[in-house]
Amino acid sequence: MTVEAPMPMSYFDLGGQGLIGLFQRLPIACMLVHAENYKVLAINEAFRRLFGWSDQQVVGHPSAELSLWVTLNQWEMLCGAMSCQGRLDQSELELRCSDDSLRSCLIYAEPVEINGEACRLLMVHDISDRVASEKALKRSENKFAALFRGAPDPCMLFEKRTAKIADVNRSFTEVFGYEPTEVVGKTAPELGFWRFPEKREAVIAKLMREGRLRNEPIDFFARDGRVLHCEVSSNFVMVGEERCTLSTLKDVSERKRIEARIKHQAYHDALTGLPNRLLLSDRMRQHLALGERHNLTCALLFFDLDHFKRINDSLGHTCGDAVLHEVGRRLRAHVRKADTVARLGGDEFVVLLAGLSGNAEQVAEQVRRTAMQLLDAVASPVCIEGHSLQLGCSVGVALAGEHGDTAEELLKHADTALYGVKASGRNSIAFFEPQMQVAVSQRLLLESELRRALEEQEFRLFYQPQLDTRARQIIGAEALLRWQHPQKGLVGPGVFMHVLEESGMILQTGQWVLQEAVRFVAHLLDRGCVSADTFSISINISPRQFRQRDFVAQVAAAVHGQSIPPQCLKLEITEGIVIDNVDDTVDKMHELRVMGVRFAIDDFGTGYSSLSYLKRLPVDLLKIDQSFIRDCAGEGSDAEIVRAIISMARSLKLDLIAEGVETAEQFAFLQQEDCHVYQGYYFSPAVAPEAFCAFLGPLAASERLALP
Ligand SMILES: Nc1nc2c(ncn2[C@@H]2O[C@@H]3COP(=O)(O)O[C@H]4[C@@H](O)[C@H](n5cnc6c(=O)[nH]c(N)nc65)O[C@@H]4COP(=O)(O)O[C@H]3[C@H]2O)c(=O)[nH]1
Repeated sequence: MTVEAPMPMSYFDLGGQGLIGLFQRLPIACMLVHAENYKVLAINEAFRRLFGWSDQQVVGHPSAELSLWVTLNQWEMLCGAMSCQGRLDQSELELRCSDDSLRSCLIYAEPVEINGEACRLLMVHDISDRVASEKALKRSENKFAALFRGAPDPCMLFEKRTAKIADVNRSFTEVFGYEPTEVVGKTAPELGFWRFPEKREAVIAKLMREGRLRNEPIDFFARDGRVLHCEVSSNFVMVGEERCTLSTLKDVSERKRIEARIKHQAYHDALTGLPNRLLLSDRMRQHLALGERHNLTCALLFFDLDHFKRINDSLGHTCGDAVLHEVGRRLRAHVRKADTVARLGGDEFVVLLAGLSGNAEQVAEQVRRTAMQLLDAVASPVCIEGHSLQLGCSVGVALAGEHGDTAEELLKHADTALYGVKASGRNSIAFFEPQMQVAVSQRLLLESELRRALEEQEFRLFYQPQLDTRARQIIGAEALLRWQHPQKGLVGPGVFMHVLEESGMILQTGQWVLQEAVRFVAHLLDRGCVSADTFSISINISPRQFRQRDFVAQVAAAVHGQSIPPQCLKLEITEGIVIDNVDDTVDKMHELRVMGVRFAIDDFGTGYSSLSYLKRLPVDLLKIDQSFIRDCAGEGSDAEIVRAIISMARSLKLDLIAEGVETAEQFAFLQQEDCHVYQGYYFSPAVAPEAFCAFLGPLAASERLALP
């Protein structure tokens, strides 16, 4: 660009002093150019300030050559417009400053005549700030739109003015099922998707008051009618010129469902779905507090199914579970809505009767009546898996106020009362009495004494002979547990066996019995008292003991440890063990049978199903239960049962022992029915090992056998 000397100010002089002054003072940047040669005639102060160009750099130069233009096109375009229309309506372009920065400008041009010369007055309006903020706005609008559309949670945009839905995002459509066309332009009430529309006003008031909402729990209906639990966050945004409410509706239904399930699990019994101990205690506390205020009282009924263990053992856990389910259902069906039926575990149910009124006698009578109804409800026969079962139950009752003031106390006392019912025969009701506490204490004392007995090795094994009268021989003995109590003397298993089983101590005790019995056989064999071909020791195996994973290994270790022939050991199991888990039982029995150990089914005939599984089991011997032997010589049906068992054993080629033979009549009957192996007081009770050895003496045996 050739730099020429600036044009003399005479141009303006010609126009008069007032014009130049005005030109220079104009607040808008101006440039005066010649209309023909387009040389710059003058620039004003605002121009210099805006672009930083000096008079020397601009004035006198051909306009086209100014560094002001970012491209040559710009000037050519302006020129073209000016020569066409003689003027230039606003044209928006970017112009360069002396420091190389760019400014967004609107340019206008007006023809002016100065000193008779046609000129163009270019006025430049700086709109850089506006353009920058428009750009920023555009950018943020684009960003907002992108965020809105792509947000993972459902979003809605409402016009604040009209409350109409302006837009919804993709996630909204996915979760709520509405297409944008179905909702845009409608208000929320028109859409009818609030589950509780009456809450809407309060929520809007909160939004107005606080300027925003944060995780407000609101339930909506999806398009298909499903209820969606949402957490709504809202705030105000400007979208273009419009003030809007942006709401994010986070669907927390799944989380709520999981939370509800976890809460339900924490407070309910998994099998029956009834409240558990935790929820029961909570409800009791509530009722006790309410009762005080409204002069009402409540009662706690502790239920325990009689002989449930037998059902579980003989028919299996699935059947046991179904029974528990049915009992829970029946109890629930016979109490009022305000009452609570809870299951504490096992076969223990608790009913909380709430809102009772009247004097102490009236309340007690009311509770007794309800308890009787519940007892009857449980007692009506139930058919499960083809088995018709008659259930019985015992109920212990504690009345609030009279028998305790706290949930814990009432529960404890109802449990104690239940213990009282069980101790005095089952299938009835008992209210708590302070002396019942004594029985409970005794049970606890017995358990701790048994633990001590185990440690102090106070258990003994007694042996009851088993005789074959045809072979005139003692063919075995049943090992029976005794407790040599330091003060009470010899105690039989009837007193403590249930405590050993309930407490789990039977596992340790059972293992001791196994080892001790095997040691005794080894001793007898060593001393030549018995022959391995004809003699075996029977031991009772409890269900818990048999179910142990390593039961087979325990037996093997005992047999090998004493090097006895395995056939000298006979394991007595009950039908209950078998039915509880037939596959596991069959597997274990086979493993032991392969080893040489033999099996007897104890108490045969008393279980729920006797025959169906017998063929699958490697059983050697059936023991006819003593309850059938007791009356077998009489007129009743027991004789028929014994005959049936004998003929069945014969057809299945199983050995047979009649257990509990006490009288000559029983003995005669059995002999007549061709049953020749016996165990019973008629021959001998269980005796200490030394006495048994003496009994084995050939003389003693034959004398005894000669008795009948
Ligand atoms: N009325 C009468 N009873 C007779 C007669 N002959 C034998 N008995 C008794 O009948 C029971 C037979 O044992 P069980 O049926 O296996 O019944 C046993 C068995 O189920 C259990 N038991 C005993 N010892 C053990 C053991 O070491 N382990 C396990 N798991 N249970 C045992 O305790 C139950 C009772 O044992 P005991 O009191 O020793 O009672 C024994 C025995 O003394 C008789 O002629 N008349």
